[in-house]
Amino acid sequence: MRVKLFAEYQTKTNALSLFLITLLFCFLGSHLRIPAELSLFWPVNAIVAAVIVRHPWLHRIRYYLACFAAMVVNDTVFSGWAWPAVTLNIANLLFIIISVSMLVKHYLRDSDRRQINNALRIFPACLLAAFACASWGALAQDVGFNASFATAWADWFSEQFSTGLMLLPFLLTRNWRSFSFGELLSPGKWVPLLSVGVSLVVGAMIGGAGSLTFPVPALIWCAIVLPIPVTSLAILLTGITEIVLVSHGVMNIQGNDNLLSLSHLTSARLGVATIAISPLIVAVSMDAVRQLNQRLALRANYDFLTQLLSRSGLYESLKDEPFSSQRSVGVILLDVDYFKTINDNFGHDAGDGVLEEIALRMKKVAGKQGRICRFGGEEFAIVLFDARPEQLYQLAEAVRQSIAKEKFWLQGNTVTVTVSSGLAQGTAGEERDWHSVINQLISAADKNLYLSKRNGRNQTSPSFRTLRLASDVA
Ligand SMILES: Nc1nc2c(ncn2[C@@H]2O[C@H](COP(=O)(O)OP(=O)(O)OP(=O)(O)O)[C@@H](O)[C@H]2O)c(=O)[nH]1
Repeated sequence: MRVKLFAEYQTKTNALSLFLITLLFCFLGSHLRIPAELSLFWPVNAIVAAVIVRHPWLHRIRYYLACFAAMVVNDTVFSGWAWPAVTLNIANLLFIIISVSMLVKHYLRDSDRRQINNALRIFPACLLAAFACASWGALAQDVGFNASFATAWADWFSEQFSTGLMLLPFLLTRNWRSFSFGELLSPGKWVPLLSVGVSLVVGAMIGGAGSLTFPVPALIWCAIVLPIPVTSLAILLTGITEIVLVSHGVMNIQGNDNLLSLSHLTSARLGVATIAISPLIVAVSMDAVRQLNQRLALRANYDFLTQLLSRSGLYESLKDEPFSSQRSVGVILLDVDYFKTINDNFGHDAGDGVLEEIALRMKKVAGKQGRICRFGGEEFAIVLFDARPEQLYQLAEAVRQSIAKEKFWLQGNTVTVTVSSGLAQGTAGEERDWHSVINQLISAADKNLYLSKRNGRNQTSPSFRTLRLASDVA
């Protein structure tokens, strides 16, 4: 049984779920504290922000109050803070509210596309949210803990900015359900991931300021060949690993001649945030290119008006058909009779309607047996594999009759529309692919179509008695 944590109209369940999620991640974050009051990672803000962006109806004051209550409870119970628990957590709330407000409008809720429509929006959202959060947090820390404002601000800002930038792309860019882990088994996919690990180890061994950037080429490689969720996960894990390595002194990134006195950790976090951006930009661009290619392929392979295969779509689909020189293949070429007259009498739109209706009737009669394609203008083709000549003829006749039998409704008039067909059947013979076989059959079928037109239209040529296997090819 699946437990649903959030539902649009269940206010109490939503508030309770948010309270518990916030409490859980606050508790985990508190146990990652290295200095007295700041955490090594404070992932709760980015996680809660992602939850709210994914469920936009949670973007309400009452739910923010539930998160705030959880943060205060956590700090009061586990850290023993009283008043600072309230003032410090206003900073966390600021991060969540600002980042959600900047991202929530851009989240696609359509079940297939659950993701942020432009991952690059995450960058300004994290920047502004981290700025506000750091400013309030450093002020509260200055008052409550007598910390230096500048140091506290740099800690808050670098931590929130880097954690947000590492976590939000991972949590918001794609629905994991649409991803298949089997994809990662091919070497072309896992080698880039392995090289991220290797470059991290080499960076830790060599040390120095440049070591943080060692994984960048490998991450960009991931961004080019892997889907966005995997790249975002690789970025997240790389960032976390580097911060942990720096904080434990394994990766020594800073000399003593620094101009600004930033702590190693603050510098590492800023470096990690910068590193996270480049592969993300590549990943988003690659994804856009992939989507565009898919859309272009779809547009090129299907006819917009009839939703049938286009001529190039037919040839593309033949690539999936197992090739054997023994297999027989047949082509039915259909042409609408006197279509120009239909256009002239009823207008071009009515002519389009006739083509759509013809396509529907063809799909109904021949859709399960063959590949139907709009070959061009008012000409259609059906390609049938492994069928006997009489089957090809019967199918052509069934299609012709389905069009001629039932009148078409054109601007208040009932009109009879007919089609003429030409057939050709053959085996591959000397040819090496279906593309050239079908090309030859189409020109043979075209000659037979001409016969149908010449003999009075609304008929199929030749009859199956004269249509012999292979005789029409070449
Ligand atoms: N409405 C519409 N008309 C189209 C489309 N594509 C081609 N046509 C028209 O189809 C007509 C084809 O006319 P012809 O090739 O002269 O043939 P026909 O009038 O069908 O006569 P026969 O084929 O000899 O029976 C032309 O007028 C084209 O403009 C289309 O997508 N929509």
